[in-house]
Amino acid sequence: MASIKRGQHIELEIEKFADKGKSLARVDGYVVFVHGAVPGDRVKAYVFKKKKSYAEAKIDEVIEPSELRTEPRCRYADECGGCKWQHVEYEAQLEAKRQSVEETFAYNSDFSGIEVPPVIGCDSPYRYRNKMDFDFSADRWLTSAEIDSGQDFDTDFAVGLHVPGNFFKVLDLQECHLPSAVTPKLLNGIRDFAKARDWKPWDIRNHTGFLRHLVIRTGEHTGDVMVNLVTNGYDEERIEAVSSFLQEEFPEVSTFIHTNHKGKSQNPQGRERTIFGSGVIYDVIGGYRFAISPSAFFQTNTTQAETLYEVARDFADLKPTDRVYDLYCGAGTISVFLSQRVDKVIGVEMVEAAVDNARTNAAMNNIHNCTFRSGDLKDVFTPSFIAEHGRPDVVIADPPRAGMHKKVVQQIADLHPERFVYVSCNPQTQARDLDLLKDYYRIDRVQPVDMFPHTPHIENVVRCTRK
Ligand SMILES: C[S@@+](CC[C@H](N)C(=O)[O-])C[C@H]1O[C@@H](n2cnc3c(N)ncnc32)[C@H](O)[C@@H]1O
Repeated sequence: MASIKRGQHIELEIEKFADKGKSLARVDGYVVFVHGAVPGDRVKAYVFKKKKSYAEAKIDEVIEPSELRTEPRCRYADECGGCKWQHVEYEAQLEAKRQSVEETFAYNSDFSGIEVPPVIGCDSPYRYRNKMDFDFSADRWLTSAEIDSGQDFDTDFAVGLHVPGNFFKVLDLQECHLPSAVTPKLLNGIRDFAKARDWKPWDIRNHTGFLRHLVIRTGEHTGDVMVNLVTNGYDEERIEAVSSFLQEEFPEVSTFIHTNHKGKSQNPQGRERTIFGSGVIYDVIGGYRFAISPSAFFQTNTTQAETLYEVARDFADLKPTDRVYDLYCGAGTISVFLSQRVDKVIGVEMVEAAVDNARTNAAMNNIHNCTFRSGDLKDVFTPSFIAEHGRPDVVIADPPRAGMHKKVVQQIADLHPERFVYVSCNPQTQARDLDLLKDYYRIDRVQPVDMFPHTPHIENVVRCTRK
């Protein structure tokens, strides 16, 4: 093992991208993961973690920059948890994601021959997010530039995003380039409004304060804007004041929601109340209109969601007689998107509110061949469910990052549809689940789609055919 010590400053040549946006260098074969580095960089780095098989380091200085580097657009790019790769050329980000999918599948010898084509990238890799969840905090993180400026800053109020790996401290963001332009304007307006009235932000250590989260959703193709202010308790006077402020200063806000969240968890959920507007916003995918309620899952990149669904639809090789099961269907977007190509679609989803949205969405688009069921997928496929809906010709599954429960994987094996399309935002759990199906299915095609530029995340679609 190389004689690297924690606390040491060392020079490194960066070899390649690694997991979670880090990059990899080697010292006599010993692996060092370097945060913020880019393949081709020569850097001086500080070793802050040392383990038996690897160390982790942070850059002190880029001695020779890689050709893959570019100037980040955002002043917070080096310190914010939102973007890890703004300093990497977009084409290089896409190739890094392609390689990571290929390596994830190649790790399993049964999948070693699988070729992963180039990632389908975004036409515009900024301003693509239709939802941002900002946190209020009584513990502000000052950036290096803020410290170097010598100015005095309020360190007991921040609203923005967490710095990576820090549960308490939040960057007080004045700009953010991932959501639509109205989002940072709203963030700044609401911050100024609340600070002028001395409203206290949430103190995560003592569980005190009023302001907890600010969730802003926008309809990319409709221009709708939803503001959801999450506070500790309901204070009618204050919420009415925010409501008047939004209506006067931000006429683009179409609906304002208040969520009362008194628990200790950082999850912005609780009792929702619509203060003005309809309580939902609308967006359009593939010519279909979808209602989005405050807590419903909706793909965060609307334009690329359409590309993703097109890939899934092509991979499913649909026929007019097909019966399709859309598993983890959320608000029914995939079901509705492919409904006109098939005989019928049965969508299954755990969150009741999302199932209600799915039914509304189908009806709103005059779609009458989709049925939606609520329930945990591991318990849904009872003999009576199969008797009622029939066995599927095609299954499309789009689970959360954790992947599918083993029981669900086994049930897909038992249902044994001719075609199975697996959409995933986590290729590692996707490969794990597909490994359990390898006696039943052959992987035919793989197609990654970039929904999240400037982050290491990737969405991957796999098409499997019955053996
Ligand atoms: C990645 S989202 C996909 C939603 C939808 N396909 C879309 O494109 O908008 C995953 C969905 O799975 C749902 N879900 C998570 N665990 C589940 C379970 N055990 N059973 C059923 N649905 C579940 C979540 O509520 C969420 O709506």
